[in-house]
Amino acid sequence: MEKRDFRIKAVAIRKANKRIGEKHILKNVSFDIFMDEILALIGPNGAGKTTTIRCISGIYKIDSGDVEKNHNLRISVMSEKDFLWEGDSGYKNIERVYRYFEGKLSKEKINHYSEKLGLKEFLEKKVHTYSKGTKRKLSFLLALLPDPDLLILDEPMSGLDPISRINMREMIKELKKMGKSVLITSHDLAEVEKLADRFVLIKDGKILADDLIWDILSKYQTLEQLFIDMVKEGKS
Ligand SMILES: Nc1ncnc2c1ncn2[C@@H]1O[C@H](COP(=O)(O)OP(=O)(O)OP(=O)(O)O)[C@@H](O)[C@H]1O
Repeated sequence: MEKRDFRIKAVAIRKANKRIGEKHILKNVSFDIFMDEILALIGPNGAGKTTTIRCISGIYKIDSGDVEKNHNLRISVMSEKDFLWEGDSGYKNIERVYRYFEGKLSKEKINHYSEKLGLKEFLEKKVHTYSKGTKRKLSFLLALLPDPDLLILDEPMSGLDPISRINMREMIKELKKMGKSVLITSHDLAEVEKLADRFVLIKDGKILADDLIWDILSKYQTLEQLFIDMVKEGKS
């Protein structure tokens, strides 16, 4: 008998194809993102992770296939590059985002998140004076503030020191407990093991694996080992 899955889907991607110019980047990509899960999208450089994210968030239109989103799903994206108003303070950046989403400025929420991220002391300062890691923290905060149902994080921890990573990891896990979905890309597979429930492995625009982390760790010693086997050796 066919096994039925009763989890609620935030997004269902079916046979998605995306070309940019002559290049066929995504090739029949299919996977689901469920509600209240942390899903890691992993793969080598140039595999198609950012392109997939752009197709889900609506920045790119797919050429064929389907990207079906749960009704009224609110998505926030933290890009792999920081798109910040460099000449403004952190607070001013926050104000701009709130205005854009027509949200109410909740000082409590800003204080809570910025304290957890170790960002509070920087918020009065101009963004161009921030370090790389501090800019990542502000980008993360800006993605959180609109209170999305699905938070997409493209390499959120690049440039973060170990303590900041732990803090961000805890915050992401908290979001899951609140019923949010998180899609994260990362090249740090040890971090993915600690954070994610499931992973999808993409190479050359094709999905090679879609599994629960604990399931894979009962077969492979580490996610890195699976990655090497599947990506380098081309096993499946
Ligand atoms: N605007 C574009 N024009 C042409 N090719 C592009 C464009 N954007 C992406 N590509 C190509 O599409 C492929 C997938 O790129 P993408 O950025 O999605 O990979 P990625 O998995 O996110 O890589 P990384 O881990 O290095 O960030 C790459 O070969 C890239 O060169």
